[in-house]
Amino acid sequence: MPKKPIRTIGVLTSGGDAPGMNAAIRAVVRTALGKGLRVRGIRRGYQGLLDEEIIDYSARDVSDIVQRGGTILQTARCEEMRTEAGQQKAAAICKKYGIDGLVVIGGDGSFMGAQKLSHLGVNTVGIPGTIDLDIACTDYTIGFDTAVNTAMEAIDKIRDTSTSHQRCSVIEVMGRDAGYIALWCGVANGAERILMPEEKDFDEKAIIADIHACKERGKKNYIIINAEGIGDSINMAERIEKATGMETRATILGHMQRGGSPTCKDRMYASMMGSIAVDLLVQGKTNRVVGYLEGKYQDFDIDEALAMKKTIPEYQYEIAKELAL
Ligand SMILES: Nc1ncnc2c1ncn2[C@@H]1O[C@H](COP(=O)(O)OP(=O)(O)OP(=O)(O)O)[C@@H](O)[C@H]1O
Ligand SMILES: O=P(O)(O)OC[C@H]1O[C@](O)(CO)[C@@H](O)[C@@H]1O
Ligand SMILES: [Mg+2]
Repeated sequence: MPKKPIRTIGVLTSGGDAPGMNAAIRAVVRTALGKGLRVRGIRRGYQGLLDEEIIDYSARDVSDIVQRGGTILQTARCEEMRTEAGQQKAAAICKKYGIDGLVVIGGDGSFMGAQKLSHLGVNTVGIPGTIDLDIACTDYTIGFDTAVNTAMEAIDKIRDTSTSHQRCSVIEVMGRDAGYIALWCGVANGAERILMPEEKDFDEKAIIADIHACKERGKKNYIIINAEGIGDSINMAERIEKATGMETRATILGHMQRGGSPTCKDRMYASMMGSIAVDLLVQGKTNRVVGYLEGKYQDFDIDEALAMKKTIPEYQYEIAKELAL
């Protein structure tokens, strides 16, 4: 039997918010309306879906948002959605509201929810929206560019005062499971050391020895970019100060990295991905993720996308170390 054409598209944002999510929402809404479809915005991710916080969207409802950080739909982490009962309830609510195509903007966790809904008969397409860049089927995730620029600018400022005082600075950036923000800032800010969750067994004694050596070579400061997944920055700073005699301060950049007006790159990619997601649904596709890989936009089966493994490019890490000499 031929598939029924899509008539109503739902859109939600889920997991940690990311700058550029609004640009993606706007693209979904306007592309769908342009194709004569109805659009329903779902507030607060899967939690809002389960609580039936569902609103109709017109083109004007997404005016003046492309430049704004956060997500106008708001977001949530929803435990109930991880359960089979929650997933069945969510699928039933989609059917109740006539949502036959759903765009999920979020990270890997959010895609697992989308995968479950797809298996329960709701056509779903995921868009990678996470500052963590930790989705294997894409070289780009919405929010990473803004987040890494925000962190870079903050670290430049810390570096100024660190140099003036000839201090060591331990600067903690986001990334519980992924070190991309740490790696990019490490290179862009000229850090002496980058600590990433992918390299859990780093050697603190070697860092301390390196600080001694750097002091002898006349270096005026020592910057350590430490990913949240390693954490413990305040204690680490105390240990380093004690062992090296170099005054050491810790700064945890925290959630400032998730906010702010998206960069041009984030707005552009989010707009493209939002529009492509609607096209895929209209073509009758489901259980897909939009990605940007090898220089072009592509879509992947969610099951395959989730099975793909993303690793920190070794050459990037090696170059980062070389440049820190
Ligand atoms: N295995 C799963 N099955 C169904 N739903 C899931 C599953 N894992 C996660 N989810 C849903 O997706 C939500 C978001 O997931 P998660 O907290 O991992 O964030 P994310 O989408 O990976 O984004 P980020 O890591 O950038 O914050 C969860 O709160 C939950 O509602
Ligand atoms: O504080 P929250 O919102 O629970 O989430 C923090 C996590 O979310 C992320 O910022 C990704 O959105 C991770 O880097 C971080 O570990
Ligand atoms: Mg995630």
